[in-house]
Amino acid sequence: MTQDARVIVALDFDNVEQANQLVEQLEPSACKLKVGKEMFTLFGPEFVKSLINKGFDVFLDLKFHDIPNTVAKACKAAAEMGVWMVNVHASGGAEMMRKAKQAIESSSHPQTKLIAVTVLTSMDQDQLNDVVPGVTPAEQVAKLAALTADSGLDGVVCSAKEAVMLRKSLPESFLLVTPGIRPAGADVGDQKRVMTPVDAIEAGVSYLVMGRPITQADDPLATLARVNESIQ
Ligand SMILES: O=c1ccn([C@@H]2O[C@H](COP(=O)(O)O)[C@@H](O)[C@H]2O)c(=O)[nH]1
Repeated sequence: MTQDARVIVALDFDNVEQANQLVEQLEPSACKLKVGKEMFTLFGPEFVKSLINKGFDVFLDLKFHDIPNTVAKACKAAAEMGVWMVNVHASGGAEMMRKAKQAIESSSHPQTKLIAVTVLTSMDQDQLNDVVPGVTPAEQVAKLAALTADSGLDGVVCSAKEAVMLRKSLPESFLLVTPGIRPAGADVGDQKRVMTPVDAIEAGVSYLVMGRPITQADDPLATLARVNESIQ
């Protein structure tokens, strides 16, 4: 069992009973939890607070992207719910990120971590070309991660494939939070830039985000235990 759990289980359910059935089996020492757009839209702050009250560190993955004033207020509201971590899109720019960080620091829960999404792990070179022509995913991640660090945030969401590159230029304390984690042979689904748990940890990531490989497994608890054991 890890002291600071390195696996963040993505609770992507449309049914709160099903989500709670899984949560009841989990221990805060074995994983953190992530609530994203689907569950937050359906079940709101009460669901998030119920997880915090059970002792879990909760990553509220709402990926805010709007004008600085709006994002700052949303981040402050998230922090005041007591979440461990919240995020924005780095492409919202430096002013948006700085104001969001300041808003969290002025909240009643200033320890909430703020990280920024660089390039979604579901995007490969072809998809990135449609929105930012002429750069590779790695180049775009490097640029947005540098902007995020300069803006005073705690880390980024990126693919584990970019971790070795980012660790060369960013401090060890800068968090690399990586979705697109798949045990060898697992279905990748819509993820494009994927890596196994062991390879990701060896590459220097801080936290592994895993949804379907755990939540859709025949035995989610055993799957999580295997992942934790493999990354000890
Ligand atoms: O770049 C990103 C940012 C966020 N996500 C989120 O992580 C999980 C991944 O779930 P899997 O089932 O393990 O694919 C999901 O909640 C995404 O919204 C991401 O995948 N990539």
